[in-house]
Parts: sequence; structure tokens; C-alpha cells
Amino acid sequence: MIALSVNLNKIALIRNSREGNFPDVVAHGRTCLETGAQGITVHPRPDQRHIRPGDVRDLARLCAGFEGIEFNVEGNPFAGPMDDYPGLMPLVLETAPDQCTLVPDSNDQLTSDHGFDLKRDGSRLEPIIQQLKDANIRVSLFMDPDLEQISLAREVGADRIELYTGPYAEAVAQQSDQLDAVFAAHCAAAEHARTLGLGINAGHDLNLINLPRYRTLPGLQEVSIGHALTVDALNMGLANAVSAYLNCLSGN
Ligand SMILES: CC(=O)[C@@H](O)[C@H](O)COP(=O)(O)O
Ligand SMILES: NCC(=O)COP(=O)(O)O
Repeated sequence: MIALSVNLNKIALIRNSREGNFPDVVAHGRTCLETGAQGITVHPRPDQRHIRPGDVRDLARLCAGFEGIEFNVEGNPFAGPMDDYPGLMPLVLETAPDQCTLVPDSNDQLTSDHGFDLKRDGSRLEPIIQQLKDANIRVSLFMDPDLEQISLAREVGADRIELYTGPYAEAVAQQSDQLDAVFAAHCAAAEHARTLGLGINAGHDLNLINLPRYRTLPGLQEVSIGHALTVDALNMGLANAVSAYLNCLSGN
């Protein structure tokens, strides 16, 4: 079974556009879990454009109340602190999520758009990865489907990789003649990760159109989906959107 981890960033983005707590991020996270999502993902960024440190604390408590549910916190361990954002590591070590997905985003990026360059960052990531593992937090690294880089992910101690699916989603959206080659590269990366003993997650711009093929990726364990699922929820309601993604992942 491929786990669906719903990313709540965009619900927080709407909330932040007014004073107050509407929409209530925790209440919508509860709806996702009660509908059957296997996890919640958040990506607190230093500028707090959407997820705030308090959301991470509140959602950690929410997920702790659901048996078998995983909480996944994403971010760049080298970004921040900024204002009352304490930095990723203090926040993660305080809230102890099940998984921390390290992502190499700079503060001025609109969204995540590339995986790690471990030739450059591997040595400084290694102690951070060890610190997370010592805290019993599974570590996933946001990666492009590059076999050499994925080998380095194993060397620096990652438990899993998260394949960056943005280019795959773009190839589907554009009906590119390169789509088969792009998907084959992801399959090769997944097979390589599996031979190294790395778990396989995936995410970014996955949706109900491109997920039916991507779910066939060998060894895929978890997808984290937020942007498209939130847009789908505008049309069909959040519970129906979560059910639609769960049905898609189970091949229905
Ligand atoms: C790492 C990744 O691809 C997404 O999880 C990321 O959280 C998207 O961030 P925004 O929601 O800020 O675009
Ligand atoms: N790691 C991917 C994620 O959490 C959500 O990405 P998106 O579906 O918002 O593009």
C-alpha cells in the first residue's frame, strides 16, 4: 500500500491571508486523517508564508492521537532562524515527527524545484541526519532521479529519498514526447535506491491525472500531495478529494 501524506501548506496559506484561524489547519488535517489519509506533511519555511511553528506543534499533537498515522515535516536545515521561526532542526527536535524530509530550498524560492546536490552539501548534512536519527526520526532527502546522487544519499545516512516529481508532472501536463523517458528515469532511480536499501517517497505537483502512472513506480512507499489536492478540494470537498487520491493510489 502506498501511503498518502496530505500536505497542508496551502490551507495555511489561505488562513494567513486574514487575521484569525479560518480555515483551521488542524481541523482540516483531522478531516484528512478521519477520511483515511495515512499521514500529514507540512513544510514550514522561514518566511512563514504558510505553515507556522505553532501549526507544526499543533499538528504533531493531532497526529499523535491517530494510531498508525505519520507526521512528516519538510524543510531546509540550513535556512533560518528568521523572526520567530526557530529554524528547522529546533522545531523538528521539539515536535519529534515520524519523518523529516530535508529539502534544499532557498528562502526566496516560490516552491521546491530541485533535489539536493550531495557532492556539495553531503558532508554538512551528515551530522544533521545523524542528529535526527538519534532522535528516532526517519530521514528522507529530497532528490532528483540521479543515480550518483542517490548513492550519496545512502552514504550520508538517509533512510529514504523523496523523488522530486515536478519534471514528471510537467511532462504529463505538456503531453511531452519525453514522458516515457522521464518516467523510466524515475523507475531506474527507484530501483537503484531499493538496491541500496533506501526507502522511496515521492512528491511535488502530483495530481489525479499524473498519479495513476506514477503509483506504478517500483517500491514506492509514500506520496506527499498538497497543492493539487487542495485545488481538487475546492471542487469536490476535502474529504472527497482525499478519498479520490486514496482510490487512485489503490488502483481504483
Ligand atoms: C518539497 C515539496 O515539493 C513540497 O513538499 C513543498 O512543500 C512545496 O512547498 P510549497 O507548498 O511552499 O509550494
Ligand atoms: N513533498 C511534496 C509535498 O509535500 C507536496 O507537494 P505539492 O503536492 O504541494 O506540490
